Amino acid sequence: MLQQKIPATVITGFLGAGKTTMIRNLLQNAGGKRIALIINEFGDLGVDGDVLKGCGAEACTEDDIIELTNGCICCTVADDFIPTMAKLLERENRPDHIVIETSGLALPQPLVAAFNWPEIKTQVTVDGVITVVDSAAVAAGRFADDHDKVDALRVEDENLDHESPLEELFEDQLTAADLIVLNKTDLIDAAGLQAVRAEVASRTARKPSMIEARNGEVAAAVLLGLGVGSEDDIANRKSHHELEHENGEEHDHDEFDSFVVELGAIADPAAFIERLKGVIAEHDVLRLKGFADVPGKPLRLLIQAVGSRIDNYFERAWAPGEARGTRLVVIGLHDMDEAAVRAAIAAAV
Ligand SMILES: Nc1nc2c(ncn2[C@@H]2O[C@H](COP(=O)(O)OP(=O)(O)OP(=O)(O)O)[C@@H](O)[C@H]2O)c(=O)[nH]1
Repeated sequence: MLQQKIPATVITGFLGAGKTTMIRNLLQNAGGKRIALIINEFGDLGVDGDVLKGCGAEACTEDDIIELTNGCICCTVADDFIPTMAKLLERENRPDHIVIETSGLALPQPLVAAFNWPEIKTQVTVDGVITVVDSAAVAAGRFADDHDKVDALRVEDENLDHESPLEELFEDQLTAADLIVLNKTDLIDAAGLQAVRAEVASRTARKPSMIEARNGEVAAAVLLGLGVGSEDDIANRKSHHELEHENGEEHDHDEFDSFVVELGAIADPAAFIERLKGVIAEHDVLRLKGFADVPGKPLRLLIQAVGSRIDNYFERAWAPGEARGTRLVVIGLHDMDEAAVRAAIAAAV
């Protein structure tokens, strides 16, 4: 009997746009579908996996959450993604739907193209590519106004042939989309949102549908029911990188850097977070996330910074055998001064 292809949804979008938040909401409202989740994160600290495993949704048990940690998914497609998919498809109890969260720095194009590999193509189809956009970051000019900075970088490093790494990635992720979710609409007003719509539309020649969301709240039927078969159209969604390097030069993420900071206990989290905001602004940190140990508290404090907006909440109890401590992953452009950022964060405790 011919097996029906399993639909797979690719969820992409820049660092901190709200991908994990949207998926968490999806898992809690999946309407009885069994979902397998493949997640890929930039930086050596599996925060997204922890957040998603912690949500305890029936649609997706811990077993169904697979973390790909050997680098950014677009660069490790052959070594990491294809074997993972093959294993997933060998399972007796196959999922109804596969959801893939790319890292915030991934180009979705190579990932979607991988669905044309023979061993995958016969069994799975890309239901759609969904690109999550941080509307507040767009409104603040995050993807448009760092030309000077990048030009300065280019003077130092002649290999840096890209226009602006943030801007390019933003456009490449939009160009891959079947559906664009303008998220974080709570952070801007109606006029701001109108401007964001216009800017997003101007950044891709394709015209995918756009919807608005707060905290990634979008109906599961919308997210999982696009029915596009995007792998058949991926050649029409070329990234800047593909257009510039048709000769097949390797793509990498040299424009970005990440490292993990380990600290002891944080006695006064409110003061620490206030000081972190200053560090982030001064060093232009793009994303910072992780967990803190607050003495006397049984739960870990989750810290999530996107630019200098920081959310924090007590997330889950320290697991038995888990050493209490503070671990934060820091992501920025490659000229970020790691030693200075480490020192500034340590001084903020
Ligand atoms: N105000 C506001 N905050 C949001 C919204 N959606 C997500 N956030 C917050 O934004 C931060 C980043 O959200 P994530 O869902 O982790 O973003 P992500 O795209 O998965 O991030 P990376 O995996 O690091 O690229 C978290 O602190 C979220 O709580 C929203 O609609 N409004």
